[in-house]
Amino acid sequence: MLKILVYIHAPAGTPTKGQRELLALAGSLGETRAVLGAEADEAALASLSAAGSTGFYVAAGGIDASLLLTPAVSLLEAAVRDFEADAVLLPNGIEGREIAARTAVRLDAAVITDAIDVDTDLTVTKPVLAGSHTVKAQGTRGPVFITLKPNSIEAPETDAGARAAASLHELSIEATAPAARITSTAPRTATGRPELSGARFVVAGGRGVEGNFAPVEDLADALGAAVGASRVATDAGWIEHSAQVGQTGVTISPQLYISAGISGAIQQKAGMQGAKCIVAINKDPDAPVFEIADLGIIGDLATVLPQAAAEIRRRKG
Ligand SMILES: Cc1cc2nc3c(=O)[nH]c(=O)nc-3n(C[C@H](O)[C@H](O)[C@H](O)COP(=O)(O)OP(=O)(O)OC[C@H]3O[C@@H](n4cnc5c(N)ncnc54)[C@H](O)[C@@H]3O)c2cc1C
Repeated sequence: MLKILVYIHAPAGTPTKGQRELLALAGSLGETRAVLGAEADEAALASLSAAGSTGFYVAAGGIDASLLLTPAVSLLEAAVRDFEADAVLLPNGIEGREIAARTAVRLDAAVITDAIDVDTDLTVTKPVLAGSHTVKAQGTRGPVFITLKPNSIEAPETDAGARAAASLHELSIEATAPAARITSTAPRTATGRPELSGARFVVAGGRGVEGNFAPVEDLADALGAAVGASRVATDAGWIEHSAQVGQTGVTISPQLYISAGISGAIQQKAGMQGAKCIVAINKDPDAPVFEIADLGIIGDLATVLPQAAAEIRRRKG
């Protein structure tokens, strides 16, 4: 039976959808243990074991988050050695990919990013070239580190009451002298919206919003969606850079991507082409975005977005 580790960066009382997807995929491949990148309370352990983890790796003495990702890399390295893991699944975000890469270098192992599926022989399926091709890949020397795109796997809701017995393994990690240390942190102002990289629904605006993101944000709130943007919009300072979707921004694969006032340049497509359903609103019928849209609306976003938001609210009652 394969041995699969899942890296959980921030365990919480209820696992996130992304964490449940990682655990569901791992459970379909073999025996699953979770490596915890931060302290977890009893509730978090219960819900993670209900989601499929049969064991946990934690750092003896905890993880010093001011040392950036270095302690997590050391913990994951120690866990891979202890468990003799065949594969490690991590989220496809910035932290997941960095931890995968750094740990794999230490272990002289393979890394495959942007996965959307993994077979029982550890063949990984991933989109490449802005989603225009699908590739199957395998690590040539194990363990293979695989970062999984969100919304790729069906992950059922879990009931923490269904917790199975799970072993707890405390590992000592070496003290490191990092080149950098975090000296202070300030939380971003909470918008109440889902986080862009894992969101099921995304409404994105581009140059066509002409500096006014209010209609985009209003439709996002009506849908419970995250807000995204083209590079033109983020470069203009109309919205924060973290909202940028594309080659030099976030790559996302939501169920629904609503593109408003975005032309659909190749660098924008690179970040959103993996969406299950693309709705494009543009007043230019020849805009390239219509080539990949499932539904195209030729119109002024200032008219279409408020109408859509009003109709969604009416149907929701
Ligand atoms: C190396 C490199 C990396 C890049 N990385 C990225 C990236 O990560 N993400 C990204 O997005 N771009 C990226 N770009 C930029 C990219 O090439 C495009 O310039 C950018 O995506 C265009 O943004 P836009 O569609 O908002 O603007 P435009 O291309 O100017 O398009 C605006 C669109 O809005 C429509 N419009 C205008 N007014 C309205 C209205 N009232 N209602 C409806 N439609 C309207 C217009 O018809 C037009 O189609 C990158 C470029 C380079 C060179």
